[in-house]
Amino acid sequence: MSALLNLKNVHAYYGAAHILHGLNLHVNAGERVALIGRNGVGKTTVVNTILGLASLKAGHIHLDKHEIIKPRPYMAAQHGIVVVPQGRCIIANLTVEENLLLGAAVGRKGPWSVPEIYKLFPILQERAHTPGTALSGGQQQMLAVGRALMANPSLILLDEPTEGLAPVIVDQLADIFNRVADEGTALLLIEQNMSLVARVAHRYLAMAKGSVVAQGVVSNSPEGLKDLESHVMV
Ligand SMILES: Nc1ncnc2c1ncn2[C@@H]1O[C@H](COP(=O)(O)OP(=O)(O)OP(=O)(O)O)[C@@H](O)[C@H]1O
Repeated sequence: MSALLNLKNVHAYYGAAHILHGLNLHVNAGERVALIGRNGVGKTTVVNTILGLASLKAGHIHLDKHEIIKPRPYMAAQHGIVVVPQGRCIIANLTVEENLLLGAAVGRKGPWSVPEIYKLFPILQERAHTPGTALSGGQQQMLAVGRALMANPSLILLDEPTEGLAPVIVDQLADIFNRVADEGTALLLIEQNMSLVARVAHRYLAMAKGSVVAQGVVSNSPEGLKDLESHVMV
């Protein structure tokens, strides 16, 4: 099977700071993969390298079979890979609906449209004409996920989507991620909440010091959770 996303021996930098050290990672169609690791190991830098926001100095990045020599922010979406960024990046002076429509700008055909997003997140319909940043944190995260779906992606990269959210919202988001994955969209979930990882992901990759140092199958058993926790504990 060919991967939707494939990083081979990637070295990436911010200026002179060498952050990713020979990182290997792939996500196949329909897979649910978690990328875990302690703060500062380089998880967000993986996303930033794919988007061209950290500089790729060696190695190879393939997006849906196409090698990307010089990554740029718009390229991933053109290949069906969309990012839900850490901090959500909701545009303050656009309404909820306008934020959603931004996600469709890439023009990919597929099942997701504004009415479908409103079925998934009824609260977004209720607040359709409210400025995006007037929503609560949980609602803004729903908007960020909805905006990503509007691009009709084959893979969504979720960077710490539940950071700072109440447990009840985390539960709702876990259900949504599972529904989206059940419909065939692959997920790469960067997350610090291992019980969420265990509920959503089937495979995990653990990072330390800028590379993947362990990987395995996710198990929701107490032993499985302990194994996951061992990769994020300080
Ligand atoms: N723009 C930047 N310029 C220079 N160094 C940076 C920049 N962004 C991040 N770093 C550094 O790169 C390293 C990896 O950061 P990164 O954000 O990728 O880690 P992370 O695993 O996502 O951590 P967290 O869970 O805290 O988000 C850290 O040492 C961080 O301080």
